[in-house]
Amino acid sequence: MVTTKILKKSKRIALVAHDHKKADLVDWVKFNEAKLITHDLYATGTTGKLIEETLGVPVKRLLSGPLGGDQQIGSMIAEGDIDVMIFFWDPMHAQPHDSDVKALLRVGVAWNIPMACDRATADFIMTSPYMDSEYETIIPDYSEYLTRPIEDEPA
Ligand SMILES: O=C(CO)COP(=O)(O)O
Repeated sequence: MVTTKILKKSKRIALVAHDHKKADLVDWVKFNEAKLITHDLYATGTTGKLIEETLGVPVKRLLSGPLGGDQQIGSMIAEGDIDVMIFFWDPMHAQPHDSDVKALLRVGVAWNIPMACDRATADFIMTSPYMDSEYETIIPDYSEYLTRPIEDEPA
């Protein structure tokens, strides 16, 4: 059986950018200001500060990415508390918290979250009619995984 849930008209959007991508994200945020301010915005610490300064609206700021912020957003995705993620990660510079970045991207896919990692995809997402209407999203079914037999399990 397919399980779905309705994403409300107003979405909970997580915004994240690595240092060399922050200017890009700020530029994109300015371009999309009118639409973005109709949604609830979340961000990792430093990205969130820049977005608040840019838009002049409150952003729910988590810890800075390398200090646990990526993991906090990942946890919110797993709990169903984030609807969309815009994550401009840096393909040209190694990150000290690479494992956290990878985990965040993985959990976004694991929970079927619309995710943009570059500006073009972010534009496609922002102009989707689903951004300002309700959307019935499929919650992936992990019941088989959760009920898998574990070898050497005590009888
Ligand atoms: O490192 C980040 C994402 O991996 C972003 O964190 P900041 O927004 O705190 O710079």
